[in-house]
Amino acid sequence: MNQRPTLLAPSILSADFGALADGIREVDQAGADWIHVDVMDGRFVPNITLGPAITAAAARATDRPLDVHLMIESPERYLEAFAEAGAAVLTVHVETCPHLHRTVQQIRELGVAPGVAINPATPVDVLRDIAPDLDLVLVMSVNPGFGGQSFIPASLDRIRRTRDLLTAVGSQARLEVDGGVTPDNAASVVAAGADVLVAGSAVFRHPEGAASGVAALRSAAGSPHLRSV
Ligand SMILES: O=C(CO)[C@H](O)[C@H](O)COP(=O)(O)O
Ligand SMILES: [Fe+2]
Repeated sequence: MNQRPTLLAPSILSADFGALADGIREVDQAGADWIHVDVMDGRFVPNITLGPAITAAAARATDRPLDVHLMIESPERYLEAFAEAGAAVLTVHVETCPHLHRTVQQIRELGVAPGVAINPATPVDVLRDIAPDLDLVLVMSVNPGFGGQSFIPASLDRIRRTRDLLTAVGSQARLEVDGGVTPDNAASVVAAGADVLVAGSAVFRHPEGAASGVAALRSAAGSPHLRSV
């Protein structure tokens, strides 16, 4: 069982890009632990979002760690640019990396924490040999590409099996869950073994504002406001 405090990482994918710095400052002040930055290329996923320049702008708005989720083909071409932009965590998808070990090493050599993400249909066991080299594994609980999708129920079992795998190989990597996380399912996601929750629409589309979204998730996840990293 995971004993670490659960971190909350609001995804700016659902923020108002016209007032991005304000949105980031709001969730920062509300107690967000990390800021999750979704990078999409229109190839690996159907949507196109943002690149290093907007990531650097996000970094100027907060001193919270930037958790950069690369949903792009050939991510090794852009690691340096995102490291320079201020990424604290760089997560690549296993489905985009034929030379995953090399890519993870490149991230580490840039002084950034490496993460690896898996899509909902990718077998959890693909993480087994790389997990000891990682600071983060990301289990997608929707098919990547868009915010506002519904949590895929089978993800809970995948989170449990990923937690078991991390324990079995002695990895200290955090287990992040991304996609459709809401106050209704946050406690189950944490109970299954997650220790980082990403949430876009549940935070930035909360009817009473993003700060209320952070508070609702924090309360549902059973994690008091702890600035633990
Ligand atoms: O990586 C992502 C989508 O590919 C996003 O981080 C994720 O979807 C967050 O948005 P929401 O909480 O609205 O599902
Ligand atoms: Fe994401």
